[in-house]
Amino acid sequence: MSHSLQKSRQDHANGECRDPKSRVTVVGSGSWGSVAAKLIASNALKLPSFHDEVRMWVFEEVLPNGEKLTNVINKTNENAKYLPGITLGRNVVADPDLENAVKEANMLVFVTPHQFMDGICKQLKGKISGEVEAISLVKGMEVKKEGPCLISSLISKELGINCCVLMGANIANEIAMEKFSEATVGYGGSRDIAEKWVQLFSTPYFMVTPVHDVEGVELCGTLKNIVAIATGFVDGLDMGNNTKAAIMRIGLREMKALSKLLFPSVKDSTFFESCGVADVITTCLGGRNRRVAEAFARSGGKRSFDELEAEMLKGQKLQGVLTAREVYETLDHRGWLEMFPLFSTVHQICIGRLKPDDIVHYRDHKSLISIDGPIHLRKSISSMM
Ligand SMILES: NC(=O)C1=CN([C@@H]2O[C@H](COP(=O)(O)OP(=O)(O)OC[C@H]3O[C@@H](n4cnc5c(N)ncnc54)[C@H](O)[C@@H]3O)[C@@H](O)[C@H]2O)C=CC1
Ligand SMILES: O=C(CO)COP(=O)(O)O
Repeated sequence: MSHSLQKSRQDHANGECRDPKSRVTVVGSGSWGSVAAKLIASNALKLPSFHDEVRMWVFEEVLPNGEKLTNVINKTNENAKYLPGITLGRNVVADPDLENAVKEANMLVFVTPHQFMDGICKQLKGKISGEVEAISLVKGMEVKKEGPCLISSLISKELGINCCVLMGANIANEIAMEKFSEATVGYGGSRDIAEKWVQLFSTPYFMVTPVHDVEGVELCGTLKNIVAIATGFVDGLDMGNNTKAAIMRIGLREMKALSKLLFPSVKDSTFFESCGVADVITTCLGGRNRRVAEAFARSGGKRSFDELEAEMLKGQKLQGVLTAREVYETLDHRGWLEMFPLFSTVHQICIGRLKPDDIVHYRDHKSLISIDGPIHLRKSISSMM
């Protein structure tokens, strides 16, 4: 550890008055988690209001050469498994111990696949104290008995801290190579804290805009993964660009309608931010959900998503298949299935109840005449928009 890093830790340990500098921990170290750590690390070195060191919690695993991933990251400054070939920054310190990784931080960045967030929050419950702020980069949601729960709400409720979100058209590998992109910070409380997150993430190649609509921003990031699965089916069936564009449009419309039904405060303008239409486009063109769904359709639905995910993504995780199931459960529970034909159909294809080409041909006895839905459905959705 460098002298300045040692000194800043010592200052923190000795400090009797409140530390004027913020200390950041990134909880998660997959491909996006590692890129987030790289962005933050470059800014932490430049900005006087942040400590240099950025901790990154790593879900420990042993690599094929027998070395622990954490040791490799700390030795080489690269995440050899999830982001090979990219230097994270000398001030990123990988830590396999979750509680240790967060204990000194007052700014927590959560960025793991959404299915692990419940367990992470349970482990951290009661362990976070003082003035701590959080941000979630996690695209997904939990479905609890009482209904859907956004990951930012899960973090807030379980850990008793405020939580913003950062979503956007952000394919990790492209940002790792410092290609220009935009992102959206969604916030519900104070604008000041949103500005602090914007400052921490922004670089000349990563332009971040704050939006006062935490639920809208998070639901965009969550629901677009279902649309990406649908466009993967279209690609796997070689249906062409017009069909793909139609699916993206219908998907965006269902995203907006469901977001507004769940949270009437969600703003129309949010869907025109990076987290909305731009993320739909990038994920439907170049994301992992699209790619694996294409392979699923090419296999005629014979190979399972689990098998394809393991084979094609090598440890990285899909979010869209789980989210389609979670959304289906929510729609079913509330009697809204007919209002969301695209979301409902994607789940039923994923579980083998329908065939991949039903993404455009699915008709059920009650309602669907085309992918756009019958007139009464079009009316019911347009009345929500
Ligand atoms: N990769 C991308 O391009 C982007 C990803 N996101 C979102 O970021 C979130 C995190 O995704 P990535 O960083 O891409 O991860 P990833 O899919 O690249 O990697 C999977 C991660 O899960 C970890 N993991 C495996 N088992 C675990 C367990 N039991 N408990 C906790 N962690 C475990 C692995 O160690 C690894 O860090 C997701 O919600 C994703 O949708 C958002 C924008 C871009
Ligand atoms: O969220 C993403 C881009 O913004 C990444 O999407 P995938 O998980 O489909 O790769």
